[in-house]
Amino acid sequence: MGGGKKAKPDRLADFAAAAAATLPGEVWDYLDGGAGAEWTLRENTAAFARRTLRPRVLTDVSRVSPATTLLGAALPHPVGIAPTAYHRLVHPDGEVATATGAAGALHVVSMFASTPLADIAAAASGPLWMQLYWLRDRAVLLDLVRRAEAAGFDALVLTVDTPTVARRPRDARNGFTVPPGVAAVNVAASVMASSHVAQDGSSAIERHSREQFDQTTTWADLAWLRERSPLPLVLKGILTAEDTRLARAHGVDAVIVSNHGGRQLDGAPATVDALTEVVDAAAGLPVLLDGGVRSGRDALVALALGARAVLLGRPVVWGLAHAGADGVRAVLNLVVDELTEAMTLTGRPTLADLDRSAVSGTR
Ligand SMILES: Cc1cc2nc3c(=O)[nH]c(=O)nc-3n(C[C@H](O)[C@H](O)[C@H](O)COP(=O)(O)O)c2cc1C
Ligand SMILES: CC(C)CC(=O)C(=O)O
Repeated sequence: MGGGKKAKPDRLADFAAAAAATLPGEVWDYLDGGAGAEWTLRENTAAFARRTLRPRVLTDVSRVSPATTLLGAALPHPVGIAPTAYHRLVHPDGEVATATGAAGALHVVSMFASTPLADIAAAASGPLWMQLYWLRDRAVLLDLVRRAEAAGFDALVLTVDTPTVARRPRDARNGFTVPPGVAAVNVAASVMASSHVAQDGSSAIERHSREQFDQTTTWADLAWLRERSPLPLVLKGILTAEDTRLARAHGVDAVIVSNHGGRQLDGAPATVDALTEVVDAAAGLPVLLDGGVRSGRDALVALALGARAVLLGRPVVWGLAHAGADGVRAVLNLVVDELTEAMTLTGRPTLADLDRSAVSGTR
């Protein structure tokens, strides 16, 4: 940038810088921050940077396509949107703008979306998956599932790495609270009330989760959800072969390798480092990945190691903060263009041509 002119962002880091410069400090900290010492947060991106690519040559790359399918739906590319809460914190049109900007990409909508599911669905042109936290109040949880079904959502995504929101030092220091003009409008207001109550030196979303999330949930409870909804069930927050085998045994339809963007267990491995263990145990069950994907090159690494799709968390919110739907579209286009170029230059014209031989260890 520089020269006094506001340059068009052409790397994800530019979108981050623009969001950091414009968002209120406590909103930026909520978005950017992680749990504990933020080691896992840093490791997510560092682990991608340690991988190198192994290009093959003379493979006819005149026609390169990142198109794919997932849970029976055709996707123009394997770069989707991870569920992140409260998009109206950064843009007045919130998740409706995100859905417009998704432009056919897979969009996982947070349980704590700040616009109505029906409005999000009306703006969407690709698959919509509904993310859930297991609430103590199962009637409220079921009500949300019914709203998602009525709005035409395609799958349920149960986040399993958050029995409670972890201590995030930046949010605690800022006394982070969901401001009154922004709310999780798809969940009964009584259940969300404490997320709006400020208390010095403590995060309202952490306190809220301790009060409302069900920490007793086990694998056996998945049957309760399955019996009540015909939608495919995806588990988000799997990092081990053991839990992948349990997911298969319980009839789950897909898993997402995730450490919640370094916001839950600090000390958990980078997602790209956990990926192969999960893919091997998944034995054909679709595996997605989120956490630290910051370029098409990172996406290519994850896809080569066996992910069927990658999801972007923070970068989508940077784009939304910067320019609403256009910003979300620009972020996705940037990563997809980089992925397509990386496929061309590694000599892998389709995702089916990508396997582990495209990636080598550490540098
Ligand atoms: C601001 C923010 C809010 C989030 N909210 C949710 C949420 O409501 N539900 C959920 O399952 N994950 C949530 N996540 C985690 C993301 O789905 C995802 O796992 C993570 O952001 C991926 O890492 P990345 O940000 O490095 O791409 C949130 C992450 C951020 C940064
Ligand atoms: C409101 C929070 C529980 C959303 C979340 O998952 C996060 O901030 O990481």
